[in-house]
Amino acid sequence: MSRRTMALLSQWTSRVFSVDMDGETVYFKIHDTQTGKGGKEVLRMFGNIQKGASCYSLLVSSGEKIHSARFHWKLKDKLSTALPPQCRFSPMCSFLPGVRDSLVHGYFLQAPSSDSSATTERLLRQWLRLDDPLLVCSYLHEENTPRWIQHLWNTEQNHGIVPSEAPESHPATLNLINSDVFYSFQAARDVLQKCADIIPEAASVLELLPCDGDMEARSKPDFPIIVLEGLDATGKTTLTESLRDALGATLLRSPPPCLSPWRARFDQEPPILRRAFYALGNYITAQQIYSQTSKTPVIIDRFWHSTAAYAIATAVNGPVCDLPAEGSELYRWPSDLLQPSVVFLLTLDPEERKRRLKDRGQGETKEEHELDLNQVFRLRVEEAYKRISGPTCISVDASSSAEQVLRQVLLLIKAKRYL
Ligand SMILES: Nc1nc2c(ncn2[C@@H]2O[C@H](COP(=O)(O)OP(=O)(O)OP(=O)(O)O)[C@@H](O)[C@H]2O)c(=O)[nH]1
Ligand SMILES: Nc1ncnc2c1ncn2[C@@H]1O[C@H](COP(=O)(O)OP(=O)(O)O)[C@@H](O)[C@H]1O
Repeated sequence: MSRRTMALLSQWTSRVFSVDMDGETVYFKIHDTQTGKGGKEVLRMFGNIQKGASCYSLLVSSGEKIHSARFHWKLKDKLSTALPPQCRFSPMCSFLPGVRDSLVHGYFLQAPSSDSSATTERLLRQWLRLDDPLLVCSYLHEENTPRWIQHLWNTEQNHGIVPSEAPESHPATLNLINSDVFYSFQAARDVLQKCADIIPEAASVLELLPCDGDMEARSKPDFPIIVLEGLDATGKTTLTESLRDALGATLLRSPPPCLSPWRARFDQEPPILRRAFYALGNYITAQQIYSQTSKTPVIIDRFWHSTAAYAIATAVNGPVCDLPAEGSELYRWPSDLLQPSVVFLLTLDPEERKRRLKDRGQGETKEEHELDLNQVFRLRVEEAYKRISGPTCISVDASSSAEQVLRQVLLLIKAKRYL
């Protein structure tokens, strides 16, 4: 048994568990076996479960962050292929309220029949024997009582479970720092250095990174640095190109073209690797900005706002109110990342945005597809954009014609004397 597993087991009775059940998150915790009462909340959670179904939970207990993230990332496919087709599984996690980096991820399984339950149990016992970094539990309902018992297979212990109130902040915020959002060049680079042996493309990306010394803050730029942000198809590419022409500016984008060969590869990886990749893209772009800003104004298509907003809005998978509160340190700008003169956030009515996306005819990223399917995710991204602290961020209604939007932004640039 790994040290990490032992550490998790030693905290077991203090942990809170959350299950995303049919779009709703239900929280429960361990209660003294003697007096633990199921309570209506737990019954409601388990009550949503088909009568007679057997329930199990899997939590990934690997200690090393990248290994744990990749194991959990692949576990979803393993469950999809190995479980009997009648079985359902949903995201689950466990955490110690208020304790940073205490979050572990997993899945909550439901086997509707005795056959599928027997198959599921065989599979889980096999995985435990393989010494996979897993904590496995089954859930038993004591007949004619509101009591549910959690049986922890790793130690053969039983615990009563009771409802738990939702934590003050979404559990994902406990592990965001330098796992989903990277607040320094070194933190992001460390992740790619650690995975270079398992992902060869990481070595190619590392070769393109600026040296440490180059990350030092530079003198005030001679020309304005203007970032365009916004969801896909809000008109960033169109506007950045017309701004470049109107201002005789240099146009850059993040991630920079030099990372294009490896982008799709990192988009397939779990958040810790993907977000580190995008964060490093911003630092490479920052170097390019420094080299240009003594010659011309610089326009950038996406920068830190996109990186942080998509990372936070993905990790915190509840309604917008679950996002970290405005002013949270989680929205801070990395102290070693160049700050632009101004950020323009293009906003657009969802229907108009969809129309433009269709007209453009380009494929959309998986994340953009998610944005369309999942309005709540889109609203989280849009709100996270606005909460990012650091440079001045001005929302611009991008619904008028391309020419009118250009005129509006040029007036704003001149009015703020960025030129
Ligand atoms: N550029 C960028 N994109 C990110 C980042 N994090 C996630 N993404 C995803 O990548 C998509 C943007 O892809 P890009 O190629 O930069 O932009 P695009 O496809 O040209 O779309 P637009 O820039 O909106 O025209 C976003 O819509 C997100 O789904 C990030 O840090 N930077
Ligand atoms: N202000 C605008 N009004 C109408 N259509 C626009 C406007 N800006 C861009 N478009 C069109 O909408 C689509 C998406 O624009 P694009 O610049 O690629 O957005 P983004 O870079 O934000 O994804 C393109 O077909 C573009 O021609």
